[in-house]
Amino acid sequence: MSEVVPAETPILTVSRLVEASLDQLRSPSLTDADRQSVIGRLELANRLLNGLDPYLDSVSSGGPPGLQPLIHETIHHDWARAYQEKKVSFKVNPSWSAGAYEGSFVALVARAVGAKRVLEIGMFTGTTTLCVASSLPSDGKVVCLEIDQYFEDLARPYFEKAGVSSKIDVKVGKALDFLQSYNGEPFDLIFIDADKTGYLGYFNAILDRGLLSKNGVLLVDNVLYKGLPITDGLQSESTAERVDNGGALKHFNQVVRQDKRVEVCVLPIRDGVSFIMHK
Ligand SMILES: C[S@@+](CC[C@H](N)C(=O)[O-])C[C@H]1O[C@@H](n2cnc3c(N)ncnc32)[C@H](O)[C@@H]1O
Repeated sequence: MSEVVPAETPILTVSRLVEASLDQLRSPSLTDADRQSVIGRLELANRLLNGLDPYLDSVSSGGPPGLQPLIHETIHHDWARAYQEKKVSFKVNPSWSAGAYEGSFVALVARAVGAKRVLEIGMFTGTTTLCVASSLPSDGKVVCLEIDQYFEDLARPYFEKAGVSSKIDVKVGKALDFLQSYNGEPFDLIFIDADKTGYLGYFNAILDRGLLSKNGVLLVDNVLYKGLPITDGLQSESTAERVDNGGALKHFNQVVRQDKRVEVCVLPIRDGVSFIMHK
């Protein structure tokens, strides 16, 4: 059993505030003053939790020019209509977009490893695609796998306006079909961010078929799936689909941790990002 160095983090601060509040609430002789102190602690905990992501956004670079109009489109697009007209396979939620913060993180990793060939599994409106393409050299390429043509039609004009369209190649179809039949050069960076129950199949296809270059990085999004892998599916507002996805991610994380071919570090970036390399 390996030892863990205790860390002082914002989440631990929240945890202490909540624990102290629970202790007070459990006391059989709760006074008005205790109640006020519980409220004060929980308000502070809430402020920390609600403030964390906006603070991270405010002190991070925020993405290339051309990204904000695409984010605006992603938020305000009439997704209900696209689904009604059967142009997209799933009920879309704008929160699917990894956004400027995480997109910029993926783009920085691309720069750090000197990536020329990047694969994104699950493109959606292409906000991460645009960030990554902007960070690549002129002969770089992002190949995006996306099940619905609709998203490329929507994103392409934004890629054009941002001057990165020629670096983006969208392959429409099931991601696993592409991964199982691709015979080209391996990728320097791969970002898995599609259907959560498909992750293990993508991971195995990538490693079994040598799709990640020797010093390449594999990033996997949503590995902390709304906290469900940590709480074992216990959450007051979870739908059956969410519980399935949480279970799939919990299993995925365990399999990757035990896979002798790779080294992994799970980062608490937004909904959790695994950073994986060959051993
Ligand atoms: C979370 S979104 C991707 C977000 C995007 N990577 C970003 O950073 O903004 C997941 C996308 O995967 C696509 N998708 C789901 N299942 C798929 C499959 N089997 N093959 C290819 N794409 C799929 C969905 O249509 C959706 O657009």
